[in-house]
Amino acid sequence: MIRNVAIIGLGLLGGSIGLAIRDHAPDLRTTGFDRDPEVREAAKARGLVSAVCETAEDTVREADLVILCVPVGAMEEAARSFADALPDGVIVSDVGSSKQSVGKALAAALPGRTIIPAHPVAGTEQSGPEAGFSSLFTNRWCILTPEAGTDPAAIEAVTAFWTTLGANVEIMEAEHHDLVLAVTSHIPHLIAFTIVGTASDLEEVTRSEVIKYSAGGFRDFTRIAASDPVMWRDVFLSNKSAVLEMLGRFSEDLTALQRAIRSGDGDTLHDLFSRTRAIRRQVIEEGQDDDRPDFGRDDHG
Ligand SMILES: NC(=O)c1ccc[n+]([C@@H]2O[C@H](COP(=O)([O-])OP(=O)(O)OC[C@H]3O[C@@H](n4cnc5c(N)ncnc54)[C@H](O)[C@@H]3O)[C@@H](O)[C@H]2O)c1
Ligand SMILES: O=C(O)C(=O)C[C@]1(C(=O)O)C=C[C@@H](O)C=C1
Repeated sequence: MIRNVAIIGLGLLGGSIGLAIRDHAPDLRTTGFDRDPEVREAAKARGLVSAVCETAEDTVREADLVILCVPVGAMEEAARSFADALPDGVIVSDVGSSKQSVGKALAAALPGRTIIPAHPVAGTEQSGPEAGFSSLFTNRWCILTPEAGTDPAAIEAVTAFWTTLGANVEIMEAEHHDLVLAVTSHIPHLIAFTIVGTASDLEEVTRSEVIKYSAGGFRDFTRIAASDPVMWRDVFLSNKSAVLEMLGRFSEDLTALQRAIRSGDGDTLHDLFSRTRAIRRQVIEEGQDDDRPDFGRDDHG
């Protein structure tokens, strides 16, 4: 059913989709567009798609599936840029990290079109057309959040597409997605941005020892904190209510730990650390950890 895939935005996600199609579904034809001419040149040089187009409209004219791979704050404008050139029967999807706001933006820009919002829960701290790689989605979740009443055949086609690229597909409501991802992805990033920022602000006090001795835990935080500023600004602005709700709960837990430390309550600390250690083991056993040999090291990509 899907023969031509149009990719709008040729950075980490768009490029990885193009490369994954080349590896896993070579019969599919891919067209791609990025509003940045330098990105279009790099995409051509790396062969991220079969054809890099000069306009968004030319990119989508023959597509069966259009995938928006731009920051969530740019989704609506990007969708409007090709709306008039969409062929009949096309499915429009995206890869945005928050789903309620993107679903609304796409519905507003493309009335009457079949829209299947999606979020491959796979990425790195890198961005841009040089960052993509074809195995990014292998054994990772891709969450679809179609509105009730969406054509089941279209949902099936998008499910089959992501399965072909190696992902495991789950369908859920956009609101639920945004709450879950606030806890598992958005707040962890916020914590990393905060701790690295705070440590940097304290550099006067620590006399640059922050950087010098950052071989352990802090180094892991700096990888996450190196993530793309535009992407993450847009994630927090678009998933505001879920992030604020979950942050409230997180702050309460942090305050409880603060109290335990102040009062010398070692049992509370030990109980929590035992529970979290068990969760880490479970994550690894269930294969949710990255098994790519170079993943998570700061010299990859
Ligand atoms: N990076 C991750 O780990 C990750 C993982 C899953 C999902 N996502 C989501 O994927 C999307 C893309 O993220 P990325 O990491 O690939 O970012 P990226 O910065 O690597 O690529 C985004 C590209 O979109 C282009 N662009 C911006 N506005 C455009 C427009 N109006 N028309 C055409 N091109 C436009 C930019 O020039 C850029 O090249 C975001 O919505 C992000 O939330 C990211
Ligand atoms: O591993 C990383 O570097 C990521 O940040 C990937 C990650 C995540 O939080 O898991 C980040 C944002 C996405 O929307 C999906 C995946």
